[in-house]
Amino acid sequence: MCVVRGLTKTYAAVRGRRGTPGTPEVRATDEVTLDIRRGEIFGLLGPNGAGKSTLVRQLTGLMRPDSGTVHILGHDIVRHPERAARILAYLGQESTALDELTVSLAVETTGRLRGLEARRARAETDAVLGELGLTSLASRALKKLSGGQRRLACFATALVGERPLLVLDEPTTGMDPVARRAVWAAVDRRRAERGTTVLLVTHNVIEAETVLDRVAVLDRGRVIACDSPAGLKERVAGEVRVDLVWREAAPLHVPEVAALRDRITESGRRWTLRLAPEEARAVVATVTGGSAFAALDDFTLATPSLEDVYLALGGAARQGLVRA
Ligand SMILES: Nc1ncnc2c1ncn2[C@@H]1O[C@H](COP(=O)(O)OP(=O)(O)OP(=O)(O)O)[C@@H](O)[C@H]1O
Repeated sequence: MCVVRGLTKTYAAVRGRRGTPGTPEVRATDEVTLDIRRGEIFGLLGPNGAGKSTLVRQLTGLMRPDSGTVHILGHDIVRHPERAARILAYLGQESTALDELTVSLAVETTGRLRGLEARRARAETDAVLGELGLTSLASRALKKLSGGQRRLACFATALVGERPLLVLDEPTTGMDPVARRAVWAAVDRRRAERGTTVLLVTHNVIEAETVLDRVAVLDRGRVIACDSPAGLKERVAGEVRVDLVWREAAPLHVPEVAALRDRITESGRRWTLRLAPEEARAVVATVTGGSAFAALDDFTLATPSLEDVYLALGGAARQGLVRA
């Protein structure tokens, strides 16, 4: 469905002016190669600045790569970027140019721009707004909605006109749980009923884990891993996550606790450790017995989640340990 080969884009260095420092050149995507199958919900994960949006803009024909190719349903998108609009719907991060319109007019206008005749565009608009629970907001201007409501309305514009590929950049940002569910249900329905393919950019790893078929992890412009969530999790299968929440400060007077200090990720009163199962057992024995226990508020042991994989891969990439 979508075949990407060697996609590379470098943003040029900018010289600083009047004492302000310039910016060095950035290779935002670096030889990215991907194959996305029809009907797949494919995720792009990666830290801020990893190159996700730059990659997506090249896939959607909005930005020309320096080198590499993109073929979607057999169309060469680098040579013919104008064809992208017929094949895919893109929900970007930025607010829409349709901000002045009401919700229903924004969706209907998008449908018309995608070639639907007037009656069909109106019917699809009504159906999509109903499906997403937006009917009561239909006559409100987009710019007068809350952030989450506006995001949902923009998502509605992505659905109208039934494009075979949906490219969604952080679609659920700012949405409440009801709206988020409506988004994932709508995505699932289209995949099941029409074989729609979805390329999803996200930071929300926990949410992503439940909807994605495969994930590419991007770091500094490179794909450092590409697999199913389960396949990625196997890479850290030997590890267990231990979360320790202290009542106040950690009891550093206990030598076994103090010894853990350089292996933890700390967030407020919470310590998170990734350990081999036998080490995890020893840590739990230490903190649930003796004087450390009095300082402990809560603890959990868990098998790795996609978030752990993401953190493990990201950390390894930062230390130069992982190469695609
Ligand atoms: N117009 C631009 N000019 C110069 N550098 C840019 C430009 N846009 C992005 N960059 C740089 O390219 C790299 C990739 O940026 P990009 O926006 O693609 O990352 P991202 O993974 O989408 O990040 P985020 O998760 O924060 O949205 C970053 O280092 C960024 O600073």
